[in-house]
Amino acid sequence: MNNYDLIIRNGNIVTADSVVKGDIAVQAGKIAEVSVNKAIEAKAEKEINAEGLHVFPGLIDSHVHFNEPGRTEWEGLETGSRSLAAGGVTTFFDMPLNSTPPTINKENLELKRTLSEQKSIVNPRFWGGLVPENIENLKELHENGVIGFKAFMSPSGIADFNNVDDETIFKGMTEIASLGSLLAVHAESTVICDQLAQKKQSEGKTSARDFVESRPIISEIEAVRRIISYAEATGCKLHIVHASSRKVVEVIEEAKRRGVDITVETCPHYLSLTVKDLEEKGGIAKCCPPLRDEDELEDLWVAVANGEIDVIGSDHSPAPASMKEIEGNFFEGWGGISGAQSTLNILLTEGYFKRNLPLEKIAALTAANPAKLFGLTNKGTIAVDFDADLTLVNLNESFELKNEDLFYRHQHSPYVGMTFKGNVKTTIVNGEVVFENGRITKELIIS
Ligand SMILES: NC(=O)N[C@H]1NC(=O)NC1=O
Ligand SMILES: [Zn+2]
Ligand SMILES: [Zn+2]
Repeated sequence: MNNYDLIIRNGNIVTADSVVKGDIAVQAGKIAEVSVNKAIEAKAEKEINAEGLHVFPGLIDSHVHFNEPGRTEWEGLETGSRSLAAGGVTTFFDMPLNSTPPTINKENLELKRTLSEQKSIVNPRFWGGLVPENIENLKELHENGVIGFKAFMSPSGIADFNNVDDETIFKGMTEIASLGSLLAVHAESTVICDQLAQKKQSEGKTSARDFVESRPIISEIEAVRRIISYAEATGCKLHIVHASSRKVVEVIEEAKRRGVDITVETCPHYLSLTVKDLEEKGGIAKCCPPLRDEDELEDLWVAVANGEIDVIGSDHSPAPASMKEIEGNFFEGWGGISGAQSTLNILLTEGYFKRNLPLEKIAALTAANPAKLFGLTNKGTIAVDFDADLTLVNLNESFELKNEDLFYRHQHSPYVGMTFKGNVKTTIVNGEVVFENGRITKELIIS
């Protein structure tokens, strides 16, 4: 009889295809056996009774900014990865910016990889940057294992990560296409946003609503249309991050129908917060593109339900509380939301419980789709030979999120004060329990 490292018994096993009751056996970090409606007879070193719990494939957050190296006073790989573990996320893709140096060449990538091996308690992967200065470095980044490339069409807010001009877009996308990689894009129009922001500020209009109106949905649409044209001209595979409105998604849908190789992400904040929250909560809820109105939020849920959204990533872009202060002028203060710990909570509470979003869809959006899209062939589902990245959730447990529950370097988030239904109980990374009952259980090599 087999003797496994770990058996998780009697859980409701959630994948993109089904929810079934069964046992999962883990050996050497991999799923060794999945038995549906029948107990695994073997024994294990460690057994977890998952009766009454749901077992999800560990979430893959394809969009976080962990700021290390170089800006660790904002966040770090240790605090960032601990917050992910607490939220049921077992793999992250770190964006190339907000760390210094940014991930725009091989040396900087290696630096980040080394630090992650020492400090992260979940699986790290990395985006490379596309900036006007680094076309010649794209190949080495690709050869050293970046997920893909990320570019900003409008200023990034970070001095050492410049946004791309049309020439860089064309040259970069041509190169990325020839490498067989893909480009993820922050798509807002610099011209539209800059003009509107200048006008607003010169008129002394600096409210939350003014800030939001200075970055309208049409600015996203304009940038998305333009980058789609470049994708069609170069054959480069495209991924649009953080679409804030279904109107943006519709442009992408239309391109998909034409045969353009394009996918789209939205974020939990566009599915759970509105301009009203920005007005009430202040800078803590400031992000770019900005939060939209209630009708846009509801429409975005329709896009999710219809399968028009490919992945949901947190765009965790943290900063110290002092940088989130706006003192009445919403054009000031850092744009970026701390939220990576709450992605599954939001999708369960606002999606599954409030809007009947099937659990299978949540598993698709947070695990199966990103795994497939970004080539993580051993991740994204619960099946034999896949990595044992698993998240155990009690769907019957509710809790109100408090600042002290957060594992971020800075314990603030616009989600604090919200009541969530569905609580992450245990997170398993490569077969190892890293989070259990509110506590991080994995020791670090260096901390
Ligand atoms: N630099 C950075 O993290 N920017 C992010 N913040 C945000 O709100 N949107 C972004 O793209
Ligand atoms: Zn962005
Ligand atoms: Zn981002």
